[in-house]
Amino acid sequence: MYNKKVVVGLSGGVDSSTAAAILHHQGYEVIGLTLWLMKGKGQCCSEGMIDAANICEQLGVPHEIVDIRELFQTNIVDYLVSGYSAGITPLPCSQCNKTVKFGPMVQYAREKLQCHRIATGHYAQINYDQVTGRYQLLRAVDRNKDQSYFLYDLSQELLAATIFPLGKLQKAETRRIAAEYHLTTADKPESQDLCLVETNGSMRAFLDKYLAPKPGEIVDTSGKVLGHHDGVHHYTIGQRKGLGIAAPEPLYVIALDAVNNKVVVGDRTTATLPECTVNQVNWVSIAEPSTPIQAEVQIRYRSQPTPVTVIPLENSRVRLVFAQPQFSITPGQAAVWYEGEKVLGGGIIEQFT
Ligand SMILES: Nc1ncnc2c1ncn2[C@@H]1O[C@H](COP(=O)(O)OP(=O)(O)OP(=O)(O)O)[C@@H](O)[C@H]1O
Repeated sequence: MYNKKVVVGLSGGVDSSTAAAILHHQGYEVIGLTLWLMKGKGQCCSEGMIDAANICEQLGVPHEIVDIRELFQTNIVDYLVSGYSAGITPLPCSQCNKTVKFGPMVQYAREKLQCHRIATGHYAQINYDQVTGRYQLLRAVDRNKDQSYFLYDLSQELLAATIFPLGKLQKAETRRIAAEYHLTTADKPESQDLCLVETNGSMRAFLDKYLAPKPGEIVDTSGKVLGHHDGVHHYTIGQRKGLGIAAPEPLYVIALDAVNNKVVVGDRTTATLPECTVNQVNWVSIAEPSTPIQAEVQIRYRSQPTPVTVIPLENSRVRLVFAQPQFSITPGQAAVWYEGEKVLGGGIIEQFT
């Protein structure tokens, strides 16, 4: 008889398959759950659902499919399209984790399956701190696969309900375990970083399906016209390639002025800033502090953690003051600050005024 029940989010990839197999072999009563996110073929769509069903059949566990395509369209696709057209570079993954994956999965598990735990194949760790009574979010042991940056926005309630069976594993160990259990997904290639974009496609091609070209000027900081663009949504802060401007020094996008339909460029120094403001902050491993704290921040998924002073402001905002000015701070992306392996908090980089 099982005494532990868990709903495992199955995308049809090797990571979630292995997470399910590990829990199954540990004696959990596993229920596989695949969220149907998008129309068409692809990782989280028809192919993924079939692979996930095969894994459940192999493990001899039930498989549920929940159709949340409308929610995904509103919370992710529309959010991306409106963000890009407003001159920001939104980060879909943390938004997706909170509002599309973890929230609906926990709710479905509780209401429909009378189950209070979920698990995913994310590479990150959760630790309950007895002293503060908070659930802490930690980096994965495999630093190369670490996904804690994308999970900073999970609430205490969601962290309390979640298990990450792969948090202590190296990716190579996951593959080895998948092969040991003869999982049908053991040799499946890695999924793409951006699941929305079709194989070999680009963000540009994805956006072009929704946004018409909107030609405008490329200007320098004094307003001098240096060239032309076909829509601010095709650009991101820090971008150097594809500007089509011949200049003695390399030029970078330093601002996207969607209101006036202008792309502003400058040299590397003008694209480097000492501070920025972050909103929609979620404090994870610690409660919101009342005074500034020292931490290390990542302003992009793959950026190096860098020393920062985090100054709490009102209305879930903070000011980040970097020890060293940072290149290409991008409104819409997440800034996530850590103490060692621990995610202290994170939020969305605000547009500069
Ligand atoms: N459509 C989905 N339905 C249910 N759970 C999902 C879905 N997509 C992703 N997940 C869960 O979120 C985890 C992380 O998703 P991500 O897109 O980062 O995939 P991944 O790291 O390549 O993992 P995998 O190899 O399992 O696809 C997955 O391991 C899975 O548990």
